[in-house]
Amino acid sequence: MEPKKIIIDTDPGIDDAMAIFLAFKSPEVEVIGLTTIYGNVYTTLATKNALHLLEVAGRTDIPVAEGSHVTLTKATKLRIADFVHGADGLGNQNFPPPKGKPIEQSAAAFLIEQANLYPGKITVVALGPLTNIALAIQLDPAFAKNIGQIVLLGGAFSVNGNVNPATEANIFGDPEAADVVFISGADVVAVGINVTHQAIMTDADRDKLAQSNGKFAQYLCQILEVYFSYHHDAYAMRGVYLHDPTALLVAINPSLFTYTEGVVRVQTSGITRGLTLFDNRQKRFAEITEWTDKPTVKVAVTVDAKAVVKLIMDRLMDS
Ligand SMILES: O=c1[nH]cnc2c1ncn2[C@@H]1O[C@H](CO)[C@@H](O)[C@H]1O
Repeated sequence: MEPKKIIIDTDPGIDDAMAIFLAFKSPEVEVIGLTTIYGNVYTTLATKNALHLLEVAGRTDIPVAEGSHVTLTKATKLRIADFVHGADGLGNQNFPPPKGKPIEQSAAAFLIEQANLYPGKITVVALGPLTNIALAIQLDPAFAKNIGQIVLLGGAFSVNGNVNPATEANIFGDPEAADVVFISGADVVAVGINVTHQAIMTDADRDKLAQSNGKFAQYLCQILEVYFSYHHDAYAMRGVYLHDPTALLVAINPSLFTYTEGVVRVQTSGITRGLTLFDNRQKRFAEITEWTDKPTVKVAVTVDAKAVVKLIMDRLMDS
């Protein structure tokens, strides 16, 4: 079978690095581009880190298109999670700057171009706030139809968030953009932290990575310390959540998860700004609601966490 063409929209990010490397070790997918976004770092640094990771992987053939520096509503005050990933986004390792440059096209323009080139064939794996995807949807009315699938890491479905009890970091980064994506009519699969919090790399797993000769495993062990110490402080756990690589696995092997389908809206104001609210359709509401007649999306519900962690580990060690 032909590998599935994917574009990874990313804010690298330690778990983004894991996801990007995992993609390179996965014959099921072919990475045709990276697009960058703010989130774990500002967009400029996300672009540098994306180029750096491609150089580490020896995949400088893959184009990087820089994404938006502001939210969909043009807000410039962004929430950057440098306390999770280090000031450089990659565990404070002071890597030399990359030699490569991003392409001229913006992320949104690149997404639109590729979706038009291969209608119905491309999967976007969105690992940060959804600004670039929402821009593509707004700039090209055919994008939602032309893009094959959007697998997004975002939301906290029926559980607390990780920014505050209401909201998960990627949705909080640009709630207006997230709402645009959820009701765009595209084939969307949302993977929230209700699922990714089950996929944990333990201290023992990290030791295994360190002992393997895998190139990616070795690189990741260099950058993982900051991510582990953040989880230790914030969650009192000896391990880290494998958010981004787990979401990527939805594109690689969807049968490791189960899904439900319904309308998701995003709260854009008040103390619950960024909340993702799924209508489980158990009630026929008497009134028309903000969910009525909106397109549905798929939301991941359960995960074979053991298989997910094993697949991520195996592929990263075999590199
Ligand atoms: O405050 C935070 N707590 C936990 N994860 C965070 C936080 N901020 C950003 N991320 C990042 O957002 C995605 C999952 O929500 C992950 O990529 C994680 O690394």
